Amino acid sequence: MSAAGATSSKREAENPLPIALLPVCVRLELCEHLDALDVWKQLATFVKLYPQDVNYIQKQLQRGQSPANEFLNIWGGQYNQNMHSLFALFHNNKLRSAMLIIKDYVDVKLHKYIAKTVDRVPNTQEVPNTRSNNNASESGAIDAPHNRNNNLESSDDIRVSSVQRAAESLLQIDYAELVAATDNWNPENKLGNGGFGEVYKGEIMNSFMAIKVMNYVHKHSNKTKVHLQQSYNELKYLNTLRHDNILAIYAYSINGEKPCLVYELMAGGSLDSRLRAQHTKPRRAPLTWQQRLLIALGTAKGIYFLHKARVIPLIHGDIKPANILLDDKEKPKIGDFGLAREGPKFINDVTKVNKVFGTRIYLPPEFLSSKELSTGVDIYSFGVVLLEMFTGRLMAECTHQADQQLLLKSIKKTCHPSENPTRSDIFDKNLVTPMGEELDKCLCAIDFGLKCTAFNVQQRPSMAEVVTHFKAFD
Ligand SMILES: Nc1ncnc2c1ncn2[C@@H]1O[C@H](COP(=O)(O)OP(=O)(O)OP(=O)(O)O)[C@@H](O)[C@H]1O
Repeated sequence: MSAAGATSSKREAENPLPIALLPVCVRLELCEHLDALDVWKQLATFVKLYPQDVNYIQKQLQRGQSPANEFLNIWGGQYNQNMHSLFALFHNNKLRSAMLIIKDYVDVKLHKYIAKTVDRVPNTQEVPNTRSNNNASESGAIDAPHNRNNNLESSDDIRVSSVQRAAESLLQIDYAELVAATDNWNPENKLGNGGFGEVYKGEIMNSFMAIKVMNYVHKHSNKTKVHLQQSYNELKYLNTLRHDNILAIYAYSINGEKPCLVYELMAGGSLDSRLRAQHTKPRRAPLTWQQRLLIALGTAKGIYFLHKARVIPLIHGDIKPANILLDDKEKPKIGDFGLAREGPKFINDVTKVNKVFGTRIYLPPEFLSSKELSTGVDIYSFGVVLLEMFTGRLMAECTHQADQQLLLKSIKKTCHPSENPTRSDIFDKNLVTPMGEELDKCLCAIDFGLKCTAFNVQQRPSMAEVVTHFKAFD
């Protein structure tokens, strides 16, 4: 605890601090965190705010204000609550990170409750180990990170039972039901092909869902172990992470010919396919600037959630347009947690891994050359996605790694205001150049694309900073 915190805690023992006196910088950090988790309604319900107060917060939210800040104004104002009651509220709602943010402003005697609080998102101890090269991508294999906090399960150890354990709280579906749901895997219901199998659309219990069928090769083959490791990761993380911008997993099936995972259906397809809509059949209208701005905001919120919702930041490790799926209203959700892993204990720390993993063009220099893993990896990947989304110049359209590197270099050069002061020619040519307020927002997205892809990890913004700036896109 800081010296300032120690003094204030002593004072607060007898006389808790009113919420309104929380220092502005701490309040900002707290609101950013609560807004990214989108928990204001849950808190308002828990403390039984009057409906007119809830409506007021809702209206302020629609005007672009922070709902968490409005909640603190009301609960700390009309309802006369103090920092101790706020701390207790976070404890009751399992908001451990929020408790940590305000811990210096409550009595030290209350700190023991932080240790007793189970995170809203369970903080699992095991960390996935590896995803070997698959036939489809440039993804490299990884070994265990040198991180003593991580209890690793190597790919040799991974068993069907581990996958089953991770799936315990998920609905188990009969394979026959999936066969019926997809009209016996009718090709017309096929949504796409991945490195490990096909994805089909199917109707289960009156709702359309996406069903991933895993192609088992041989029981003891390396490929099968990689499949299992991937499924284990998907189940372990997607099953425990609940956020508007994270793909939901609903069920699994292991009693049939092939193991299957059932996800929410993302009718808009992958961002990758939507950015290439002009070249695919049937041709689709390109995503508008406003849609791209909202996709940038939603994706940023999802990554922020991964970095901040758990005590140990979770690093996705493979942020790219193919892993950002869009629903029927183009809301983005991050999927494919096959490479996700817990990072260093603290958000700004670094841990070393034995081997590089992920898709090379989306990976930052310190990870590629020194194998330094941090949240900066996802931030860099997100920066590349931003540059692709707004310039329309796509990495997936280059077949060779060297060409991709040249393309990224050229995009960064043409987008940099010092190289190209007018920047009028940088935007995706498939759309009319943005104008007025929209132009400012698109330039802001491009500027963050440049900042996030800074060579030096220290110079990249945090996802909290990105989300704060991108809120204006809504
Ligand atoms: N939940 C979903 N809803 C709708 N379509 C989906 C869904 N999940 C996947 N798809 C479609 O299926 C395709 C294959 O997805 P999958 O996750 O298996 O592979 P991938 O991420 O493209 O490849 P890899 O697994 O090798 O990284 C995607 O490109 C997408 O078009």
